[in-house]
Amino acid sequence: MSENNPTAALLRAARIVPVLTIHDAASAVPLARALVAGGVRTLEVTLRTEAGARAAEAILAEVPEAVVGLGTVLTARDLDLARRIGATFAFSPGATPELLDAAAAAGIPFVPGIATASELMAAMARGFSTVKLFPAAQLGGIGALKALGAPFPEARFCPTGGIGEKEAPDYLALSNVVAVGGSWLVPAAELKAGDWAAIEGRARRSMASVGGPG
Ligand SMILES: O=C[C@H](O)COP(=O)(O)O
Ligand SMILES: CC(=O)C(=O)O
Repeated sequence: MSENNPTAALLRAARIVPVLTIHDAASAVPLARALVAGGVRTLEVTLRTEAGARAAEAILAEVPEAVVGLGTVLTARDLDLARRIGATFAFSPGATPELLDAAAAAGIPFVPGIATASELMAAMARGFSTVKLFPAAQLGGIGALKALGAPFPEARFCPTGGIGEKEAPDYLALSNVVAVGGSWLVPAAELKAGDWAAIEGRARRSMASVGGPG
């Protein structure tokens, strides 16, 4: 299915979006290179750590093949940070009315998180029809996405939370799922050890299991 919504198109091209929690900004560039080498180019660098924004900036500066977004964007200030560092998109696990208003004005693709039909309606009312279902598996996973698809056929989802290599293909088989997100691509121990070969291998295997990038 082709997309005329640029945010949905960006995610459909990505297929798999690793959710990255980086504690040491020095590991950001080799990590991004390993993921890109494994065919996973679209990266969500979360603001959950002190190093998050610096890590994203380093990847933006040194890994031009990567498509870099900021994640865990919780406030208008976080969104402004994403815009200022030149991130391609921003993700939130949820949304507030203030954040949705700021995002509508910010001019950067923004993917709000939703967990209920009412939250999806609030996002769509402000023009955000591409959303993150979070935490996806805990909310009912594939069954929840099918159920939401009936009243909201125009909504597109990037389910995140509780998804791994084994589940990703089944999620991506749904017509309203444009990409899946998750932390499974970068186990904390491998990141800490700098095991780039293991991270590259898992990225390659995961991408192959979903038929490659969109
Ligand atoms: O904190 C949760 C991550 O954003 C995604 O969830 P996950 O670790 O289950 O993949
Ligand atoms: C989970 C998520 O979407 C985030 O932290 O941005």
